[in-house]
Amino acid sequence: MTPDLQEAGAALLERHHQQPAATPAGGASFGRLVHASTPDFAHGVALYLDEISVSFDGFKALNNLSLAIDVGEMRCIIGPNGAGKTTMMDVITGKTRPDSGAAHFGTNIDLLRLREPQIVKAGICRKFQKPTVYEELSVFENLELALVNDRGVRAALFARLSPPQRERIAEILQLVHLLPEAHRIAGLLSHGQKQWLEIGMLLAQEPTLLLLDEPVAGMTDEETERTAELFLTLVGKHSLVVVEHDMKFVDMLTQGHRKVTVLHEGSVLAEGTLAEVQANTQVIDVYLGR
Ligand SMILES: Nc1ncnc2c1ncn2[C@@H]1O[C@H](COP(=O)(O)OP(=O)(O)OP(=O)(O)O)[C@@H](O)[C@H]1O
Repeated sequence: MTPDLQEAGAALLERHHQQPAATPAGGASFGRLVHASTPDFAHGVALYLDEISVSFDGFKALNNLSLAIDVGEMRCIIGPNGAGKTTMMDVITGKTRPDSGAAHFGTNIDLLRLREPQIVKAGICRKFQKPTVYEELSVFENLELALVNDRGVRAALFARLSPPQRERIAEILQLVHLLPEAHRIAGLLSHGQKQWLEIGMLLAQEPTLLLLDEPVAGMTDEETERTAELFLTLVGKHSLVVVEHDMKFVDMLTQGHRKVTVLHEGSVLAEGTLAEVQANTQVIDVYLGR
């Protein structure tokens, strides 16, 4: 979540305390996200990492890591603890600067030249493992805040939702299985529902690329299945990079044909379908062999 969104959340929370009965009403025009730089996807590649290396006190967390994610693709990234998955996400989102290598979003956006908020504006959103929603606001208000955030904090606080914006929130509520919970306080949702709400909040920002870090950790089997269904509906409309340890979930997402990337010691060890990488002897040695 961006500092802007956090600030807006705190202020909206304050407003919520002062006017508990207040509900958003129609009026303002629909404000679509205007990106500072628009990525060019003419070549069909959403994200391209080229020989990225990151060292921490001489230890190479990423070691000449190269990876390409296509537009609309869902890619699962697996690998043992310490393989470099989080560091890779940190490089893509601008949290960590690599020592060497290149990272491009589309053909034209050099991610290594942008700061974290600019990368979000360009269309890359990240979901961390732990859900971060505004617990004291309703599900609807959480989505409202995420939707109007692009207008800036002041505008978000005083904005009134237009009919298309209300429709968009309804669509997202439906997509993330939270329509019946729209007016429930987010703090009362189950862990899985909070995760879905946060995913909905990211979708409200219309990202091109979604980075999801262990999205089903702590979910029930049923919630895990519904999350897989949700992600499958996003394929084609967004590119998704899913870092995951749960092989059952990876199997649900890849459906026997999508590519899985195995990271080990900061590099790509293997790529292929889940069955292919599970049969790879190097992968078995470092990770899956138990
Ligand atoms: N800020 C840091 N300072 C020092 N070492 C770090 C730092 N961040 C990561 N590392 C080290 O870099 C390596 C890669 O870590 P990273 O968190 O990227 O792995 P991971 O694949 O995400 O692991 P996990 O599955 O356990 O989350 C690890 O050995 C880790 O200890």
